[in-house]
Amino acid sequence: MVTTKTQTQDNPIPSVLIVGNYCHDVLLQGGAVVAETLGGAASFISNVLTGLSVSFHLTSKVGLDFNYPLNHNPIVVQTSKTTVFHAYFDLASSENAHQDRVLKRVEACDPIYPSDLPDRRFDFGMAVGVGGEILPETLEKMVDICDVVFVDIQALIRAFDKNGTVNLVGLKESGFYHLLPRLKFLKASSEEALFMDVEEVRKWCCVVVTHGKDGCQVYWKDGETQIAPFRANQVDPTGAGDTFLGGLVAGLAHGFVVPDAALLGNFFGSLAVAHIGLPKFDLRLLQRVKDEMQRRKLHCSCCLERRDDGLIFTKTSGHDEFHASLASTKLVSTCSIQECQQDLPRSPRTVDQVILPQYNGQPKLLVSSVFDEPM
Ligand SMILES: Nc1ncnc2c1ncn2[C@@H]1O[C@H](COP(=O)(O)OP(=O)(O)OP(=O)(O)O)[C@@H](O)[C@H]1O
Ligand SMILES: O[C@H]1[C@H](O)[C@@H](O)[C@H](O)[C@@H](O)[C@H]1O
Repeated sequence: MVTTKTQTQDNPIPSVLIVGNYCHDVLLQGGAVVAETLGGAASFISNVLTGLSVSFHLTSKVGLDFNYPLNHNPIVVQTSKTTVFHAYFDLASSENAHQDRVLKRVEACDPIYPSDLPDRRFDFGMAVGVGGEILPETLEKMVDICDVVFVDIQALIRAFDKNGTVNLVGLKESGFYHLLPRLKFLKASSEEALFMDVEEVRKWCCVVVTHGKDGCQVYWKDGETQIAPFRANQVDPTGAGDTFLGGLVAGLAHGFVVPDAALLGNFFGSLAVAHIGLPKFDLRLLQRVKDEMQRRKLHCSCCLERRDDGLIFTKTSGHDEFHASLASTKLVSTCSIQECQQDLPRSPRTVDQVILPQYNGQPKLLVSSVFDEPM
């Protein structure tokens, strides 16, 4: 268990603070809009935490034009519009060849100020901005009020040109570098990792680099480990990194060692890419995942010596079996959903006709996640 200062016997799941704006995502291809969805790392992460019964407080801002009803009400700013991103899936150029899509921020909601954060302590804090809304002073307040802080590097290194196109700046030049020693986890995609010196940063905090269909790599001060992926039928990469981070943090909140939590991250990341926009998890699948998590916890509880901060970075026995059991939850869920689907009338899905490019350059038809490929 990641034991933190505020954790008690009655409240074994850590309290989590999520900070980052919701946004509207518009996916475009060939000049046409192919989907409009709720976006923002905060929405993808809260989706996973809710699914895995981890409660959280969310600080997020939107405008009056915000389109989606939510349980965790964001702060509505009367004078600002909701952040909007346009994702162009066919605008790759030699300048941004490392990216899978060109992103433009076409509206930006207000920043999140330190005074917007609640006046109480949290075990975990997640800085997960998408449109530059997290300021250095906001992150500073987060490290003051949260015992363990997780940061998605996209919250720190995005810069926007006059057309709103997202560019990345070096972490050293971001204005956040001085706070690294006070963070516990920094997550970056392989594209974003090019904008930092992993060897230097890992001396201060754990760095998790995600590699799309190849899973992720965890680097800490004196070691590193690779975490195996899960197979998926990718239709839209949006939110994979966010959903991964949700799985990682939910795993740590449930008391898992870092490699097992990262495995949960990979698992949820693989579910996310099989959906357009925010994935709606099948309840039976979630129950099976929770059952497997419970089994894994029982297996681990007797054999661990924790560091002072409660974190264990090395793989423990049974890690590979945990991977196999999580993979099998997909298999069962896929079968049962497909059986159910046969009983339902098929409504037309316009997005079925759309093709988005994949990481490997192979276009695939967009389909719903119920057609996930089992391991
Ligand atoms: N095609 C895929 N198949 C299986 N798992 C995937 C795939 N793509 C992503 N994932 C999972 O999701 C995680 C995050 O994906 P990725 O590295 O693409 O993040 P990202 O680039 O930050 O995503 P995004 O910016 O689109 O939210 C990966 O580490 C992996 O576990
Ligand atoms: O909704 C998405 C998502 O949160 C991504 O992580 C982010 O990169 C995009 O900017 C955003 O539009």
